[in-house]
Amino acid sequence: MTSYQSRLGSGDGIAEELAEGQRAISIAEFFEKNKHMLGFDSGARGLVTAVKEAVDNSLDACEEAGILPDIYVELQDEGDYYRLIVEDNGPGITKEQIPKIFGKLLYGSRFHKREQARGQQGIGISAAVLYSQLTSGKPAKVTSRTQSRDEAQYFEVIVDTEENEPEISVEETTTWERPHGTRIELEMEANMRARQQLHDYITHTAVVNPHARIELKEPKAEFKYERATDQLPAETEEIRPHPHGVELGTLIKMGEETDSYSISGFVQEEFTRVGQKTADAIIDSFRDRHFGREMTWQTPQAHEDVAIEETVTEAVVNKGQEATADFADGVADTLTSHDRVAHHQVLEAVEAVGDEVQAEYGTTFGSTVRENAVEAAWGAITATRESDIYALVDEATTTRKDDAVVEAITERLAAKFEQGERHRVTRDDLRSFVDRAADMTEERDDATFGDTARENIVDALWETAALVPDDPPKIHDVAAERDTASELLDAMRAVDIMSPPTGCLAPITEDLVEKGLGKEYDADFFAAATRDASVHGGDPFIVEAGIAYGGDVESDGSAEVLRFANRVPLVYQRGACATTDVVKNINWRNYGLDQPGGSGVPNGPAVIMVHVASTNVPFTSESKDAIANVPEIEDEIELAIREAARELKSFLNKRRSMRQRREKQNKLATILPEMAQKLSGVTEREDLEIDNTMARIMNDVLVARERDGETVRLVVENNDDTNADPEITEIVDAEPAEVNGANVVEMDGEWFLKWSPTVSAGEQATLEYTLATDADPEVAVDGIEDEKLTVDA
Ligand SMILES: Nc1ncnc2c1ncn2[C@@H]1O[C@H](COP(=O)(O)OP(=O)(O)OP(=O)(O)O)[C@@H](O)[C@H]1O
Repeated sequence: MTSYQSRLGSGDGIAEELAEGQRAISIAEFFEKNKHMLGFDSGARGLVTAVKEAVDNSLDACEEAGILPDIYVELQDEGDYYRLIVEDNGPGITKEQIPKIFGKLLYGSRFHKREQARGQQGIGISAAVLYSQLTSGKPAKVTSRTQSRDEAQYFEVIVDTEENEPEISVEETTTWERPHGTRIELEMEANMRARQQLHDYITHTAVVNPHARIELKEPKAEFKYERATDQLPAETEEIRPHPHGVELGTLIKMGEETDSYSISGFVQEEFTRVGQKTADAIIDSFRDRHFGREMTWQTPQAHEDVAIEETVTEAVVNKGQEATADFADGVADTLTSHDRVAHHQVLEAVEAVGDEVQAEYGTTFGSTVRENAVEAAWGAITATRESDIYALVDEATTTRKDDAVVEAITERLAAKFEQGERHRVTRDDLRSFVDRAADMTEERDDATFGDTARENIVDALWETAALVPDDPPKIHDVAAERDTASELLDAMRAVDIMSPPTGCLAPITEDLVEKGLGKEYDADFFAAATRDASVHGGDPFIVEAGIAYGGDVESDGSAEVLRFANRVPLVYQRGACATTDVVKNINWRNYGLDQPGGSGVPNGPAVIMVHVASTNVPFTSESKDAIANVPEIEDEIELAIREAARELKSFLNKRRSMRQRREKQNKLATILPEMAQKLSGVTEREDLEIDNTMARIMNDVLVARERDGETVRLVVENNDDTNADPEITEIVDAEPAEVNGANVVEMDGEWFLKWSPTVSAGEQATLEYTLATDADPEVAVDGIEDEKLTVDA
């Protein structure tokens, strides 16, 4: 119990006392308490985060301006402090913007944009400035030059931590050798204990940004990553929000601010993927929630239609016999032409027939008469609702339900639709009617109604109910009523809507994922997969995966998992990330990797990379270290990894069978000559010719050259059980003749004769040409793995 609670009721003044303790929280205090959330929880980490924020911004800015990024990062050891310098060749920042960008938290250009970018929140760089100023007391030194200006701007900025406004201590024009770009210099209390993470961040940034040139210089190391491509990431377009991805507060705000008048106009104007048809479906779905539907009941059949006619006749007074009869007959006819009718259809029928009869007989059928007629006709129709409900319930429940039980619940349900009411219900109303009737029946009649039975009854009743014709409210009225806005939001979510367009995303693409990995890892094998776009909470996303295997990749311990979001490497919180979870849950043994215990990160010389690109990456916190466990994203991560892993599996299988083959071949190579020798010893014949026997035993493709005077023959013998398509090139140092279909190219006194025969399993092909006898040919064979090829030439 707090001291306030213990004194509650002991007099007034507590609120006043509490109020004394209330005060605005300064940015500095907030930052101090929450710096872990922003990635500045220690000197080691703070340095990595500051580099990351500055470099991410530089890459974003360059790409937005269509400039191939050239980024320089330097860390200088200043004793207790480190000086961080990050320079880019981006578009630069205007003089007016510099102070706000660096000296004001929550100021940025991307928060409201639905477009793939590294930065999202407008916190990053100003938080780094604040961290630097709180730990070193020094301002941020910013130099920036825009493309159109000859001179650069130089600012020294700090964040006014009470007001969250920039405070400028120096502002001047300066010269700078870069034609355009931005340079930021921050001093901070820091250490290099996270050197590895810093290197990882820079290296991995280079892997997924093969279009960038990045240089890092720190007290103990210096490295440079050159571009692997001049191709900038595909340009992205901003998109409007998707109806499945907005929250209620946002919808209300959009509804208040829109220039549209109707719901239909609003959803088509303000959201992506909504045309007239989808807008209509949203409105129908909204109507169901806002107005409910009207129950329909079976109309009395032809032989019973007297009932409607009679009651309507009785309800009409003083209108003349003939006009009354025509009116009653007309209403009955209209209604019985439908199998089932709802209240609004009775209204419409009475209105239409009333107008007709009125015109024909010159007798006024005023509103009272019409109301009475509606009431009478509706009474006749609803009189039979119990048998109607019985049929629906009977159909919707299993045959095991006792007839008496169906009757009991029917009676209770029918009682919910009172005589004289227009029977408008929402689906939720129906569900509670059914629940109450079912509960009572369970209690009183010893029956059971499980959830499925209840839902089936609700479905059966709801499906027979009719949409109401009422006009939906205008969008400003919807926005003004929280409950109504919530009905619209539910309606939008319930309608199937095409996924958002993906022009707002720029995946790395399979080719560049492999190139990027190849830049950093000298592996034997690379595979990559880029999935098609999917959606989570209305935001489109694309997952890519890459695998590098073998070669110089570290083989001790577990594989390296590289995680990326919007081309930014995630270096912290590995264990809390959806990517790691998915990697651990895959059965890697299926793909030929060692996985002790059958789960967890596999062992061996492998690098597994996963990139999630989205207009809104769901991070677990503001420091953007780990991706949250969103099922749609996890599914796509798994599919992307499996796609790349399948390629790895076939590579490993092939490699294994090649290895076995080599071992067999090596054994044969020692045994065969010994056997041949023994055999010729026993048979006393001359030595056996075993040169090409190995190729036959090993089912190899054998290429052997025979020379007969000037005729040269290359015999290609396919001992395998599948077709072979070798590319055979003879390189000769004299001009060949009668080349028989070979493609001949001469280069610096050498002739290249090329054939591409297809040799069926068990068959052979002969390639023939003529050549001076003293010339010396050399053969090269492509298209057959070394292990499967024997060349005897
Ligand atoms: N090097 C730069 N060149 C050009 N513009 C920049 C540069 N650095 C920052 N900006 C601009 O400053 C804005 C604020 O940057 P900041 O790092 O605070 O937030 P952000 O990158 O938008 O989001 P996040 O908080 O997620 O990093 C950016 O949105 C961008 O418009």
